[in-house]
Amino acid sequence: MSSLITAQGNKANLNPGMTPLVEMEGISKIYQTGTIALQDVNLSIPEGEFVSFVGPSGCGKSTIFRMIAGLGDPTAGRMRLMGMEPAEARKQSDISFVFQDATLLPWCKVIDNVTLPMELRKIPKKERVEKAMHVLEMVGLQDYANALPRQLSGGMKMRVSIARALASDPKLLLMDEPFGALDEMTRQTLQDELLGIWQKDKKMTVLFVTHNVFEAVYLSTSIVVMTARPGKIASTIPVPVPFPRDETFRTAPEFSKLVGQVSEVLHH
Ligand SMILES: Nc1ncnc2c1ncn2[C@@H]1O[C@H](COP(=O)(O)OP(=O)(O)OP(=O)(O)O)[C@@H](O)[C@H]1O
Repeated sequence: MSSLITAQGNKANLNPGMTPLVEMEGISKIYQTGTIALQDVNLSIPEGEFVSFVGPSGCGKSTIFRMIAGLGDPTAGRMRLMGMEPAEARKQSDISFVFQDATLLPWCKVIDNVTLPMELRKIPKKERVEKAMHVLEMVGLQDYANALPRQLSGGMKMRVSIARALASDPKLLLMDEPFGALDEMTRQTLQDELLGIWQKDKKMTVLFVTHNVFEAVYLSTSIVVMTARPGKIASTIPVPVPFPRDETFRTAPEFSKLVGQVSEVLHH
């Protein structure tokens, strides 16, 4: 069975005949240890969506993300990114990754952490500094460009990590539990900031792993609910609520209903 996510993001995905950004057909992954992490995953994600993945620990969410990012191949099945072989797509277009841990180099200033990937891609200094300042401004950290990571709070470190990911203008942003280690207030602020950035960018697609069903409902255009290992897709649930979303959505009956719907599939 194919889990087709239909365009919800009410921004760039307005072209219904468009090639999906991510397509997975019959994807399975068996690690060398014999662990069957994924079994027959079929998924089609249009451009411009914000799709969250929820599921029990060990159901293969990170495995899917790593394969999309090119850090490991499926054992079986076919994956296409932007209609191309994944390796080709990765050469032509940027895919950025944000992890739960901000993974900043502690001895490098904020600006140097943000410019480092651009430096590795041999982008001229002037251009990378300009770009870094632009993305730092997007996450509200323009005044901290010369600070060291240890001088920042957890939320600020995560903002730097997001800025670094945005600096390459990714077509696809993979976020693996980025807000998992943050307190609830910071988490909600960053959720709003992320949605603001996603909405401004006409084309960026975000795939987001979270254990938090509330977070998944608040952020997403669709939610992929996975089963326990071996991971399969239990259901894809659309969140047909327009953007921008704000506090009124968090307290709306519709929100509770969607949370209930996802939780029911998750705990079935
Ligand atoms: N490199 C590896 N070698 C062997 N087994 C692995 C490897 N990476 C992951 N696994 C196993 O594959 C399964 C899926 O792992 P994965 O990290 O993708 O799950 P997850 O859904 O992201 O989990 P969590 O929510 O706890 O982060 C787990 O049983 C894990 O132990």
